[in-house]
Amino acid sequence: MRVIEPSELIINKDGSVFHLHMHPEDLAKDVILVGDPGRVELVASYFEKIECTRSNREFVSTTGYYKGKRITVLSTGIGTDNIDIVVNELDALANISLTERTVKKEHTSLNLIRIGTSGALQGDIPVGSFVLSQMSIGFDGLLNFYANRDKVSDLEMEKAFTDFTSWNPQCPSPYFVAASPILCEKMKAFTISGITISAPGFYGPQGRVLRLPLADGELNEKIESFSYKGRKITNFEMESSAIAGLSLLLGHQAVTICAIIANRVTKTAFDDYKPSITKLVENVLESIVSK
Ligand SMILES: O=P(O)(O)O[C@H]1O[C@H](CO)[C@@H](O)[C@H]1O
Ligand SMILES: O=c1cc[nH]c(=O)[nH]1
Repeated sequence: MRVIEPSELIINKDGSVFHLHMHPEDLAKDVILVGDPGRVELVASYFEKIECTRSNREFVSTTGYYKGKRITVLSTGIGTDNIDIVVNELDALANISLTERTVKKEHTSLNLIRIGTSGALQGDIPVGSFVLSQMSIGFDGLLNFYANRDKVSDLEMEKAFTDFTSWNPQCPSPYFVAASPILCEKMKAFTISGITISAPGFYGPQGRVLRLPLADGELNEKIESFSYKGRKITNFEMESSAIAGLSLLLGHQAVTICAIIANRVTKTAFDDYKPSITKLVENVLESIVSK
């Protein structure tokens, strides 16, 4: 059996995993992922009992109980590079013995539910709505570094999209990954089902122009008009592709739900999105405990 070397899986002196500073016993099977570390406290404020809080860099976590259900809430910071760290370390906490450095015989599947913020790409998705990423398109390239990427990406949709947009070969090859149907079903009552692009940046990679012109100034219009099997791309954010893709490869259930805080077509935005995120947190917590 392979023993995973100290350089490949770094364990801190206190036995916690390198970036998350969590111990295996800190982790619940239901995990809420949020971008903003400040959102951890918001989610945890609904817990009737708190077990532990850990913190290192942007990775803040609290494990507690909501209506009797054990839940971990963890902040990821921004971007799919952080998601590579978060999902691999969560999987290590669940599926690798940190003391023996071997993969456990029994696999534990986690439920990873991201609560984020996002910009809508269709005029009929208003600011304040909640979009569930039934499919995520990774503009970030992260999954391309892993074996079996083609087994979890929808290659037919990938081809239709890259042909339609005349995809710039200087950009990472996009991947197309689905959320967990079980979690989509649980969250469908309060969400709009959508197709989400995870971009490797907030400005240029999402077609925003401040002072720098874009390599392809028409890409957002192409994205907005692209249609596949009658479905349109709905929104931009920065993490869902890697969460869905790594979860498919590692055997976890994952879904992303975002509060729409800006609409790129109608050019509108919230100046205070906290009430909307608070409502989304309440809806997600309720759907986790519902049968
Ligand atoms: O509000 P969060 O969860 O951070 O999500 C969105 O907001 C950040 C950009 O402002 C990116 O992380 C994007 O995905
Ligand atoms: O437009 C937006 C809004 C929030 N988060 C993003 O990544 N894009």
